[in-house]
Amino acid sequence: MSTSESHHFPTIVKGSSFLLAWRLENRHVLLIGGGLVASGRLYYLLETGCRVTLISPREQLHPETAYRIDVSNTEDITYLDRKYLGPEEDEIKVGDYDMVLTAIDEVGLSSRICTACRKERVPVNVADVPPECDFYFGSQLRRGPLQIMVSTSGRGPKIAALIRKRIEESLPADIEQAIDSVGKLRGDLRKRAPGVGGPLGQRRMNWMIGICDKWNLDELGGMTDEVRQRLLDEGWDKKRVLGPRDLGVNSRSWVGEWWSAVEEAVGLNEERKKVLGVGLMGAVLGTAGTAGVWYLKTQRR
Ligand SMILES: C[C@@]1(CC(=O)O)c2cc3[nH]c(cc4nc(cc5[nH]c(cc(n2)[C@H]1CCC(=O)O)[C@@](C)(CC(=O)O)[C@@H]5CCC(=O)O)C(CC(=O)O)=C4CCC(=O)O)c(CCC(=O)O)c3CC(=O)O
Ligand SMILES: NC(=O)C1=CN([C@@H]2O[C@H](COP(=O)(O)OP(=O)(O)OC[C@H]3O[C@@H](n4cnc5c(N)ncnc54)[C@H](O)[C@@H]3O)[C@@H](O)[C@H]2O)C=CC1
Repeated sequence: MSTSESHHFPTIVKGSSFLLAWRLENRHVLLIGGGLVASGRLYYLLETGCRVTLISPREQLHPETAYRIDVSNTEDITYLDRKYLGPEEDEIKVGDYDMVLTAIDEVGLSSRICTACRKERVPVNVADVPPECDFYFGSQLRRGPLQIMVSTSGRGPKIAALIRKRIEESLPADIEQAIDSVGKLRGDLRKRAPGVGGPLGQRRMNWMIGICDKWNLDELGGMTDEVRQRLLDEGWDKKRVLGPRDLGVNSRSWVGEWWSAVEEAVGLNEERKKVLGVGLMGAVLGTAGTAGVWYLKTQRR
């Protein structure tokens, strides 16, 4: 294909970060510093199941960092109650780690740590100094298996936090169940049709895509073990992609179904729904009030 035929592909706009979900379980991470910033780093690190070596004098530890050190076992956190001396001077060597983070208030020392890490090709993040970061942190949220991170490419971290909060508010309450349910179904499917790639892999993927398109998040979240089993027995085994209706599963009541149909027909968006809700509430309260006044009047007579 000649390049002139590629005009429909997205244009490259440089300056972005390579967003990943880094699997750090059992990896070794060096965290230098124990203040407020380090306490945030430590929390996210511990959630991955990595092994943290933390160097920072105890007297200036952030209370959360001190707490984590006190309750963790030594596998999760190796704590050294002292100052880090420097890449040449210290017996702790950055090259022995999979990742290095500094959150200290000594710019010169951070800079030396960064240089040593880059020499050893160890990814490093120096809080406060973007040019000395091989990767940035972002504003994160976690709901079980679901993780979302917002990055503004270093432009406005507080804006990232505000956007993350908005996303948090807009997430359906039962998103975790829906994701867990799909995870279980994929696991069961893998047992039934094992192996990597090839025509079977393609069929497996097409089938899963079909399922996710046919079942909404509510329906996925409410899926029982029995329904999952039937999806595989009556669906996968017979080369069919079954939806909730095909299995007689109705997660919504008829009122819910009817309301969805109305929403679709009228084209209700969130804003319109609010206006309609307030209007309906007003009508109900108004009717109740009028009825009350009328009742009181009839009592007086
Ligand atoms: C480049 C980056 C490197 C990195 O640290 O990885 C970086 C750099 C710097 N941050 C600074 C300041 C502040 N950082 C925050 C908050 C957060 N900062 C985070 C990430 C990042 N910060 C990376 C880019 C993220 C992105 O791309 O969007 C978050 C998202 C994640 C986290 O740190 O865990 C977390 C919010 C988490 C949450 O709440 O959800 C606040 C707000 C607050 O504290 O409430 C302020 C004060 C307000 C302000 O200054 O804007 C300064 C000092 C500037 C100065 O001296 O003036 C620098 C250095 C500089 O910019 O030069
Ligand atoms: N990237 C970001 O999001 C932000 C970065 N910062 C910067 O990050 C750095 C840390 O911030 P905070 O945690 O608020 O500071 P802090 O002053 O609360 O903590 C600094 C910690 O580093 C320790 N420390 C100092 N020298 C050390 C050494 N040689 N070895 C080991 N530990 C040492 C101190 O004992 C203390 O525990 C500061 O430079 C700050 O300006 C601050 C706010 C946001």
